Amino acid sequence: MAFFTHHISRSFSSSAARSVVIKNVTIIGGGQMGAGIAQVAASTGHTVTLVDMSEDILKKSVKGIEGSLKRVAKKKFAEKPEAGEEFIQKVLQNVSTATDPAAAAPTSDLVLEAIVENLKVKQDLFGRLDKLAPAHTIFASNTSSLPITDIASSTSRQDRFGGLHFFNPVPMMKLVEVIATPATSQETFDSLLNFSKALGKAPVSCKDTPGFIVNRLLVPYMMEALRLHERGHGSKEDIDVAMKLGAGYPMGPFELSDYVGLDTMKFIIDGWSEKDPDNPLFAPSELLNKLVAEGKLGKKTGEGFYKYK
Ligand SMILES: CCCCCCCCCCCCC[C@H](O)CC(=O)SCCNC(=O)CCNC(=O)[C@H](O)C(C)(C)COP(=O)(O)OP(=O)(O)OC[C@H]1O[C@@H](n2cnc3c(N)ncnc32)[C@H](O)[C@@H]1OP(=O)(O)O
Ligand SMILES: NC(=O)c1ccc[n+]([C@@H]2O[C@H](COP(=O)([O-])OP(=O)(O)OC[C@H]3O[C@@H](n4cnc5c(N)ncnc54)[C@H](O)[C@@H]3O)[C@@H](O)[C@H]2O)c1
Repeated sequence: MAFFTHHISRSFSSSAARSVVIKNVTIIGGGQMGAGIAQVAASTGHTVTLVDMSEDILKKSVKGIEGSLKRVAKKKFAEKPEAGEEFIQKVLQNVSTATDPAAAAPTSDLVLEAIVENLKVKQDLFGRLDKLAPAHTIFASNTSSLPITDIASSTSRQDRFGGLHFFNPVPMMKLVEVIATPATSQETFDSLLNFSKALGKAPVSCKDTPGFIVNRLLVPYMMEALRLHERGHGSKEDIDVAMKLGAGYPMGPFELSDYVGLDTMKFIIDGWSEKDPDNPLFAPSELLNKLVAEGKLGKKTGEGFYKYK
C-alpha cells in the first residue's frame, strides 16, 4: 500500500550541471511515442537522432512521421501545398536514425527514452549510456508508470535525470508532464521545462509519484471500465459510447486502450499490481492477458478489443 500513499517532498540537490539549452536530442525507441516526439522536436528546429533496434523498425518510424507530417501540412499549408511539401522535407532533414545509441549520445544535450515499459530494460539502457554521454547531457524517460528514481538509479547522473511524459498522439496532445525526482537539480528541471515549451507543448510540473498526475487518475478509470465489462454490466461498445457522449471524452476506454497498445497497458497494470498486490483494481485481467497472449495489441497489430482491418 505504501506505493500509493507515500509522499515525496521535492528538494533539489546541489549540482555541477548548468541549465542546458537543448538543441541536439537523441530519442531511443521509434514506436508510437518515440516517433511522435521525434516529429515534434524536428518540427521545432531540433536536431534529432532516432534510435531503435533495427533498420526495418526505423524505416517504419520515419514513414509514420512522414504520414503524420502530411496531415499537419495539409492543415497548416491548406492554400499552399508546395510550401507544405517543403515544410515536410525540411523537418525530415532534421531527423537521422541509428541502431546503436552510442552513435549519437556523445553529441546529445538530451537523451530521451521511449522504449518498452520495463524497468530492467530501461535501467540497462541508461546504465550503458551513462558511460558514453558527456557530463552536460540530460537523461529523461517517457515512462507511463515506472518511478523515475528507479530508472535513474542505474546512472551516476541522478541530478541530471528527470521525466518527460508525453501523450499519444504526440503531435496532437498539448500536455507534457515534467517530473522531478528528489535528486533532480533545479537546472535540469528548468532545461526540461524549457525544452517542452520549445516544442510548443504545455508543461505541468509533477512529483515522482505513481502515475504522476494524468495516469494516477486515468488508470483507475480505465480499470473500472474493464471490471465493469468483465462483470457483464456493459458491453465495450456501450461503455465507449457512454463515456464519449456522456462524459465528453474523445475516445471511450476500450478505444483508447487499443490506441495506446494493450502490451503497454499490461506492463503498467502488472507493475502496479506487483507494488500494490492487495488492491483489487490492479488484479490481473483475464481478458487483457488473453488478448496480449494472442498478439492482439490494439491498433498497431490490427486487432485488440476491436478489429481495424
Ligand atoms: C479498458 C482496458 C483497461 C486496461 C487498463 C490499463 C490502464 C492503463 C491506462 C494508462 C495508459 C497510459 C498511456 C500514457 O502514459 C498516457 C497517454 O498518452 S493516455 C492517451 C491520451 N490520448 C488521448 O486521450 C487521445 C484521445 N483521442 C483524441 O484526442 C482524438 O481521438 C484524436 C486521437 C486526436 C483523433 O481525433 P479524431 O477526431 O478522433 O480523429 P481524426 O482522425 O479525424 O483526427 C482529428 C484531427 O487530428 C489530426 N490527427 C490525428 N492524429 C494525428 C497524428 N498522429 N498526426 C497528425 N495529425 C493527427 C487529424 O489529421 C485530424 O485533423 P483535421 O482533419 O481535423 O484537420
Ligand atoms: N502508447 C502510449 O500511449 C504511451 C503514452 C505515453 C507514454 N508511453 C510510454 O512510452 C514508452 C514507449 O511506448 P510506445 O507506445 O511508444 O511503445 P511501442 O511499442 O510503440 O514502441 C517501443 C519501441 O521501442 C523499441 N525498443 C524496445 N527496446 C529497445 C531498446 N532496448 N533499444 C532501442 N529500442 C528499443 C521497440 O523496438 C519499439 O519500436 C513506454 O514506456 C510507454 O509506457 C506510452
